[in-house]
Amino acid sequence: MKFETVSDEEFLKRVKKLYEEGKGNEKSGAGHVKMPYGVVETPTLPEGLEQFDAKEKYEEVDASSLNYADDNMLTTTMPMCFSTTGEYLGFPPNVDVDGQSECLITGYLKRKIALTPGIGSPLPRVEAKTHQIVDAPGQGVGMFAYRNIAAGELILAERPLLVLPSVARMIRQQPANAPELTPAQTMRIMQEDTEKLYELAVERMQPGRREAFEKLKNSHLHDGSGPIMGRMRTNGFGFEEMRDLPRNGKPGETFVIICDELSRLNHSCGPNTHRYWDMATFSVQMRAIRDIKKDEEITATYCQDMESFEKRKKNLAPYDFQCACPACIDPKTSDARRKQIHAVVMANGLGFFWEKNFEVPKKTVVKPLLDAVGLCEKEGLESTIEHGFLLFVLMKTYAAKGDVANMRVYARRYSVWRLACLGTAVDEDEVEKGFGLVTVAEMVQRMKGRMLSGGKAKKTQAK
Ligand SMILES: C[S@@+](CC[C@H](N)C(=O)[O-])C[C@H]1O[C@@H](n2cnc3c(N)ncnc32)[C@H](O)[C@@H]1O
Repeated sequence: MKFETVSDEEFLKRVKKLYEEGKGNEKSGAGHVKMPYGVVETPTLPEGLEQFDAKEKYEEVDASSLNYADDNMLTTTMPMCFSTTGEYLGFPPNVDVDGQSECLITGYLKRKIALTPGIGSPLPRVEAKTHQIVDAPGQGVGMFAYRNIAAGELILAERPLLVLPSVARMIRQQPANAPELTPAQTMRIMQEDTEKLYELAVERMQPGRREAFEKLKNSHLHDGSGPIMGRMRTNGFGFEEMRDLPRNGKPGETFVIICDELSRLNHSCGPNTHRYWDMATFSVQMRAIRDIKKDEEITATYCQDMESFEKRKKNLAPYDFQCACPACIDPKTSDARRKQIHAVVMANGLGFFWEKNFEVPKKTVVKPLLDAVGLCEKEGLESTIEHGFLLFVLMKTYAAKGDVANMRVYARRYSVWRLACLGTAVDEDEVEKGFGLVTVAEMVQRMKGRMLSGGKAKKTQAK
């Protein structure tokens, strides 16, 4: 199915007032408006405003086709299999076990998903049960470790219940003589219209999966969000791979993933897991970023953990809870540690594609790097890019020093970080070789040995 929305130009004109009120976030993409939270009075709408009937606007299109305009919005069930030339091959055979996702996505994104090599591959399974979802005092329910889990281990791979657009839309048309809408009225229309769109995807869900979705927590009961939008805002998360094409010179819209079990994870600013998206299995996969003990709560982050306490607090506010993790209880200490980690990382040249730069550093002082890694561990920041970068630089620095043993220690730690954060498994042999750096380390070691013996010989001659 597809529908037509108001033009970008008109949409932007209508949300201009929201920008002026400070509720717009132009950096996040075209028409991205910050949605209200907390208790917000909903305004009445002017009379004569046409109601938005999503079903009336929709038009049936051929589900087995990939021939859509990039910006056509579609309801579609994923994963669906296509040959590399775009020929429809049906649903994968494993959907009874792995489940299917109801998606409201663009034509561009459907094509991107459908043409991914291996799309519809079965989900990876864990050998022994890793987790259970039980009461978490003061937090509703949460996920807890069923057994000890090692850093890097897969805890869960899950196919989303739903994939929905993150940006609220305004679709209904106004009569030519309609009074100008206030920002609050614009917001209310966006919330109502978007809820109607979301209903189209929810109505397609299989009964069991729909029931699971309806059981999810909704922390947006009083801010004008409908029941679907409220659950989406409480439980959804996003990944770069599920981003749309750029529009109007702004980054493309992201699509929100809502799961059953993975949406039961509570937040910590020092989480013990990391989640990443795997397109071929069309699933979210979650791994331990450090060792997790049996019965320990399994946590994820809802914000940017390296940010200061004040920024994290602001970004967590819509979730309607007060974070009581150690970093938020003692912000003075945690902010100072974050600043120190950041300073060491910047001094060592964090930049784009750092993980591809195997040039060994000229400086071979490891103390600040080791201190910063220690601070990451104290703060539970093992899943950050900063931590991965520090492990990588330490591996290269030990290679530059000719210290093969320590180079291998950090190659191993870096490979666990890569596995947990990016889902990229590293060959055991590669780790032993320090991603090729072992040759550098051994060469430096030989040179040092030669210089030492050379120095001795000279001294002997001098006698
Ligand atoms: C994605 S849900 C997590 C699962 C949820 N606890 C439940 O019962 O379904 C997010 C909601 O859980 C609660 N929550 C998450 N992390 C929390 C924390 N650290 N402390 C208190 N409540 C938390 C908040 O109500 C938040 O809006």
